[in-house]
Amino acid sequence: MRIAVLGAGSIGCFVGGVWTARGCDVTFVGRRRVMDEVRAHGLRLSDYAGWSASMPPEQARFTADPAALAHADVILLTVKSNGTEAAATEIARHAKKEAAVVSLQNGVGNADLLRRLLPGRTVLAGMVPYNVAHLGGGRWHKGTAGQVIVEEGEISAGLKRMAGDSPAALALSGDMPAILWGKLVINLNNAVNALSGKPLLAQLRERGYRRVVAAAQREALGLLKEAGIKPAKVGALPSSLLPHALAAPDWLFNALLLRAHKVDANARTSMADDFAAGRPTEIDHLNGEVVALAERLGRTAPVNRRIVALVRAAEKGGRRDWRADELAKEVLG
Ligand SMILES: NC(=O)C1=CN([C@@H]2O[C@H](COP(=O)(O)OP(=O)(O)OC[C@H]3O[C@@H](n4cnc5c(N)ncnc54)[C@H](OP(=O)(O)O)[C@@H]3O)[C@@H](O)[C@H]2O)C=CC1
Ligand SMILES: CC(C)(CO)C(=O)C(=O)O
Repeated sequence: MRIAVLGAGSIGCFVGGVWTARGCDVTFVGRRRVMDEVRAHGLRLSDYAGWSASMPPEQARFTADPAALAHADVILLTVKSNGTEAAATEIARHAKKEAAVVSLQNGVGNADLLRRLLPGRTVLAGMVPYNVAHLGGGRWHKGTAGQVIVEEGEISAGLKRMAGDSPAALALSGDMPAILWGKLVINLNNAVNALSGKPLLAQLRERGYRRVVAAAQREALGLLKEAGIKPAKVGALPSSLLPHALAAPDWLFNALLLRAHKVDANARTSMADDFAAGRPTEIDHLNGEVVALAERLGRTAPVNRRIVALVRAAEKGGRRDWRADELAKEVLG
């Protein structure tokens, strides 16, 4: 099976890189700056458990030319959600009709959008539960535990066999909407992490930040219940318990829950990466989805709406260094 990673950044270079290290046929399609880095240093991958693999530049086939999609049987789509439409245009233009697309993106709507934009093509939803940090010099590091989950089917079964028990192993699911909503509830931490300006571990250690996330999750869970959507358990705890766990006192949360999740010091959320790179964030596809769900139900989502506003302000140069007490006051009053 020939794989192309479209949008090779943190997730694409890690997942595609691990599969390359296993001898799979992977071509990376991405931006010139990432291509220059990989062509200079190769790929140097590692994870929180001490696993590592290095590939010289000639083993990591990287191009900035989307025409390379023509050879792929499967395209792993790893652009941010804002880039899905443009990526679909490139897939339609260059890829074979039979080439399947697997979305490894956060948010609940990417696979459906791809199905609308690429009629007749097999599109599978996927979900990455772990953090990948780009450390520079061709290094990408998986900083938290977990397995990628992909919609079940013949193609994903083949990918699962190919990925084996590697750090980029796959599990399959027959209920991806529940998985994607379960992940979105967890991703409500992304905005708080980005607004804190702190690494994930340091941010999660402070109850003030966790209270804001817990409030955003409680609001989302209430709306999901009303909409008849049951989010799946994606991390260590069922979605319904997450706000309770996050609101726990520091001594309990830090000693038990944070340690069990194996978050390492390098990890930060993909939204913090967007702030650091000066790019627009995925806020409309995360907290913004909760606001949109509230509107569909004729309700309001004041906590998530406020967080969306703060992220939009930060994207335009506003504050990205909120202290926990300041953020809690600003969002929760
Ligand atoms: N990073 C993480 O730890 C996690 C990320 N995710 C999710 O995974 C998805 C990917 O995130 P991540 O890997 O962090 O993102 P990155 O920004 O690191 O990587 C995406 C790359 O794709 C490039 N790109 C965008 N459009 C195209 C295109 N049409 N052709 C070629 N290259 C393109 C981007 O360039 P440019 O910036 O110039 O647009 C960027 O270099 C997101 O939905 C994210 O939320 C999920 C779990 C964890
Ligand atoms: C893994 C997690 C939840 C946090 O890093 C994430 O999805 C992200 O950064 O977007």
